[in-house]
Amino acid sequence: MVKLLDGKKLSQKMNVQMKQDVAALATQGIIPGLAVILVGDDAASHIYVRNKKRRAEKLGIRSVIEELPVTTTETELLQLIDQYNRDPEIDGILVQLPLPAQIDPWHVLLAIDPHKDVDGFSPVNMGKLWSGRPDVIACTPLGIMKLLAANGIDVAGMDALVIGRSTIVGRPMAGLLVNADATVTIAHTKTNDVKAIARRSDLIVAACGVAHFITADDVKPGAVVVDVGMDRLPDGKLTGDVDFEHVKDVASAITPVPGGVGPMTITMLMNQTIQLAKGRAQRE
Ligand SMILES: NC(=O)C1=CN([C@@H]2O[C@H](COP(=O)(O)OP(=O)(O)OC[C@H]3O[C@@H](n4cnc5c(N)ncnc54)[C@H](OP(=O)(O)O)[C@@H]3O)[C@@H](O)[C@H]2O)C=CC1
Ligand SMILES: Nc1nc(=O)c2c([nH]1)NC[C@@H]1CN(c3ccc(C(=O)N[C@@H](CCC(=O)O)C(=O)O)cc3)C=[N+]21
Repeated sequence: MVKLLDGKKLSQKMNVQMKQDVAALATQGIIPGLAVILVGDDAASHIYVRNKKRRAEKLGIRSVIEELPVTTTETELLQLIDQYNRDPEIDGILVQLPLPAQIDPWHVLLAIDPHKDVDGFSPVNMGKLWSGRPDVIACTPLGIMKLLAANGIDVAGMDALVIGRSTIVGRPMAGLLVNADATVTIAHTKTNDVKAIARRSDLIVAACGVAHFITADDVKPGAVVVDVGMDRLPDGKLTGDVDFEHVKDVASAITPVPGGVGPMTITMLMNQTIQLAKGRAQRE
């Protein structure tokens, strides 16, 4: 029987501790503050913003959401980041990726104060991760590691395939897996035969943004399959990078979409905002 890696359930469990942490901070007069900046109209980003807002409200985290037009200039965005860098009531800053073409994401990542980089994307935090000394870690890969651990899956010694090399998912995912003693392959659009690599992998993390890219034929019996994709089918339904209905009969464990990686991403974001607020409490 395949094991369902239920991110919604684990998130609900982790909410209990997070609520206690927020209550403890409140006694010190501190409300965790998160600034979210969304430029343009990326579909996955909009789902994320909506769910984040809901979750922050439930937990008592103050979230400020800036939705900027697709025409926003890089200078305007950098000014806004600077404003939040200096705002003492904001603990975490998250700029949604991807950004419109006129904005260089590298300039944005360099601008965010590493101490407020709740996504762990800034070069300092990414460098710490790849140095084996992680600090703030990208929420999606971190959520995946928690989900695996909570289900008794140890990746040490596994042959792991990460499909995708983005700043948000692929690269930090690979770093975390290496740190946890997996043997990692990172695939991308120039990879020769990603399906052949998939067939010999013990763990597949699919983060390429192609609906149902991984089918049952691509999966070794008993492999663990993690689906990061937030894709749309022609009928508009939300689905992932994995053909769940067929892959579930081959894999030993699998994440559903929705209800798998997505809720865990948000949980990690909330938790890291709380941790950054605890740092503020200690400094005050
Ligand atoms: N559930 C969650 O919490 C989250 C979900 N997402 C979703 O995950 C997916 C990936 O997101 P993100 O990393 O931001 O996406 P990007 O578009 O930034 O990156 C996609 C990566 O996949 C690679 N890729 C694309 N097509 C193929 C292919 N056919 N074979 C091999 N590699 C391929 C690309 O290669 P190359 O570099 O060569 O272009 C690229 O590295 C999206 O569906 C997104 O919506 C994202 C973040 C969080
Ligand atoms: N700087 C930055 N950091 C990110 O982490 C980031 C980003 N930019 N840009 C966009 C992507 C996308 N992303 C999602 C997270 C959760 C859900 C989520 O809540 N998913 C629910 C969907 C349920 C529903 O339909 O509402 C689920 O999978 O169950 C979706 C998408 C984070 N991203």
